[in-house]
Amino acid sequence: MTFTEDLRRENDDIFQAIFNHPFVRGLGEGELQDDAVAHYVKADYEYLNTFMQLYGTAVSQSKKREDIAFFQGQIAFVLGDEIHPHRNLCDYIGVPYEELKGFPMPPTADHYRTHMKSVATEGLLGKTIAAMLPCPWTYQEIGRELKKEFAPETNHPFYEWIEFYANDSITETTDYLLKRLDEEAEAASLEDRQLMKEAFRKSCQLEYAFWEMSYTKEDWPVAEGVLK
Ligand SMILES: Cc1ncc(C[n+]2csc(CCO)c2C)c(N)n1
Repeated sequence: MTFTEDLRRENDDIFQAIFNHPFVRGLGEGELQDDAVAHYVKADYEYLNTFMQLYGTAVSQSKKREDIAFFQGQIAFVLGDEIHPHRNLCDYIGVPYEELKGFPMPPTADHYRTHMKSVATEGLLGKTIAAMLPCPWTYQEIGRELKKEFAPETNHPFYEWIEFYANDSITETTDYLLKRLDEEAEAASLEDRQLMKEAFRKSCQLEYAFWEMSYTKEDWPVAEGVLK
């Protein structure tokens, strides 16, 4: 069994909990509360900024041109393509995307960003990838699960969202990161492999928590949070 096959098996509890989360079920059923959707998009807009910065960190930790090309390609992908699922959600609630940008992250999203950044500052590409991987991997599986169960047609309110994540480009992203993480884990010490596992599981937990944060509209206890 490969390192990433182990990761998938060891974290199946969280993957299943994500598939069953009411926000994710709502995407499949085509019905979500408008303010929960707005809460998600506001936090996710800032999350994607962090994710692009992490690809930049991954570039700085890369030794191979192929990796540099992949990571910079992913920045372009997030900038140019990840906006489609967000636009789908904005259309559903009838709010222009522009109005949902630039909000402080709620505590859980902020925790997720800080976790990924702190793992990345340890300087080891394998650990950075381990912390980033649950993002595309869980969404790819969510897309596939929802497509299989709900078989949405073009008139489904979240058709574009589901198609986007069930699509081949997310599979390509995930597959590349899986392959690279397996290679980095193979070359890593036992201790670093264990730390990669922990970084991965915490990001899985925070993926679940991000859905929960959106569903419950979690926010800071007193008035507004801060942007950075
Ligand atoms: C909390 C959260 N997790 C995952 C994604 C999905 N996503 C964001 S960037 C990216 C990979 C691009 O290389 C993917 C799949 C999201 N939007 N928000």
